[in-house]
Amino acid sequence: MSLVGTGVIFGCVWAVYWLWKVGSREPGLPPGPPTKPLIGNTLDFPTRAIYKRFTEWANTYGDIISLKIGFSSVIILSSPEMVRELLDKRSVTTANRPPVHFVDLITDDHSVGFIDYGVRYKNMRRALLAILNREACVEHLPIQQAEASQLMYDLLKQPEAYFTHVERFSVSSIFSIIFGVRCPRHESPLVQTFFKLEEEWEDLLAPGHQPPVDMLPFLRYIPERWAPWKASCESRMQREAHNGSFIEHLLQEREKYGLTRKEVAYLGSGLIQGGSTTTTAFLRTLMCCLATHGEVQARAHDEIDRIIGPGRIPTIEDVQHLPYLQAIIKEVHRFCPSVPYAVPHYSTAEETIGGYTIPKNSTIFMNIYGIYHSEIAYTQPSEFMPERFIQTEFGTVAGADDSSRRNDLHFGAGRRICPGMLLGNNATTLAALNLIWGFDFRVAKDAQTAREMHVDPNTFTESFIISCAKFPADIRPRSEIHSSLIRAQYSSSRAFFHHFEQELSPEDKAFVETW
Ligand code: HEM
Repeated sequence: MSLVGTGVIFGCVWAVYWLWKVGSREPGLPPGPPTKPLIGNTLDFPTRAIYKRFTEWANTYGDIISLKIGFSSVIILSSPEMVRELLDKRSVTTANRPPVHFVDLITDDHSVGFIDYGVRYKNMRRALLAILNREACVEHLPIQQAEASQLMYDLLKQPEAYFTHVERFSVSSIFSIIFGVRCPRHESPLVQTFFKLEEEWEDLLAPGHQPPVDMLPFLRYIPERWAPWKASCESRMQREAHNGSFIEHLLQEREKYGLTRKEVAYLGSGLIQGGSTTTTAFLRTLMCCLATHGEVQARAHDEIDRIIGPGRIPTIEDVQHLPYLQAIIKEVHRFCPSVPYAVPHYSTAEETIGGYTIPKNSTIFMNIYGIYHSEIAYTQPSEFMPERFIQTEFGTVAGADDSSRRNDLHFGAGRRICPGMLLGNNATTLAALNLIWGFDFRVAKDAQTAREMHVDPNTFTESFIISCAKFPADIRPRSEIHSSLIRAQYSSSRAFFHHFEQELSPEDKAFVETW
């Protein structure tokens, strides 16, 4: 055989071998579901309820698993130890975000939640912490308290619209804090525009819902007619989806923070996005869990009645005296963590952990849902049982190794941990406290059988942010004394709200006059 012929055969064998290797798990990677040549685990990647599949895989393959998506490695961490080792301790090399090209297209690479961990990110983070640090969050409390008073008032007047009242509460609180404009009703143009965009955005964010442009980078070069998602991203850019409004403090100080005007505007929208859907999800889950767990609600009412009573609206200072309420809040985060697999991190250097090699450029998911639903760490993890947090600090079984556990794992890890943690905690705690103080949550009765309808609190929504699904609710004030206090409190909040109502639409202005 000629030299050329030998070369061709050798080349073919090598090409077949190389193609066969693409998609297979390299030695040293953590275990995971079997791969297929070329595509690896691409077809295994779920399109809905991703956190459930991650958790099934964790039960089969362990606390750290890997997937192969084309050439890339995906790592899924399902224990506090693994999170601590890889995301907390080695946060310098695991603080990046995976390339998500459609996000770059939509935001012109300005989204604080998705930009690379570099100088621009650090400037943004420094600016964020200036308005989200402990002292600043204390200053935001009057807004949150006033908005919580409208939340109670809304529920009093229109209990059947509970699902949207909590959304209004969350958006209005955060808009007031960030942009100085509030949203007095769910139909406010600001709320409607925001949620329309947010819905589309979240749909795009759920892995599997988007085309695999990021996992298989060559797809970026597919001609336009075969890639309608690219066109839709570009149309978002043209629509100027983010309103470009300003954050007064940041605009004044932007040179100190090294930010451009555009970065300030995007920071504002990043905060609204990060803060509103998560708080809404928490409150929806809380209401469903209270309605379906009468004994939990009765115990919480009993505690609140003993410590506060019906004669005054509670404030955040009361929470330290309410251990059962604190346990309920922790259990809501555990039972249905709003961001079940966090926002993926991305490694910028090879790391070794538990004897495995994590290659540079790996996408790393923190399986928060899986960690909080471990059969080993928790008794009956799928049950809503706040008592577990009375029995042990982390709600885990007696004798569990909690040395790596934190009660704020649902806020993420490492250098990308949620910067809005304190503000978010204040919003959820204040709202939970006020709602439980003032109302009785039940599942509505069937008109024909007069029996409570069946509601399974384990039925969660399935997007990037999750909560208990909407349920037929019967929400009533606990007494006439509670009702009149709620009305009085809302009335006295009106003067405070006025500062944030200067730029309302005529329809919103008319609404606040009559509501
Ligand atoms: C119950 C409330 C909240 C929960 C459960 C929550 C959860 C999370 C999680 C899991 C992450 C990803 C962290 C990681 O990558 O490791 C995150 C990121 C983020 N959150 Fe929150 N969050 C909440 C409230 C808020 C609030 C109130 C704000 C703003 C005011 C906010 C702003 C952000 C931002 C900007 C990021 C991106 C950070 C980055 O990429 O560096 N969040 N959040």
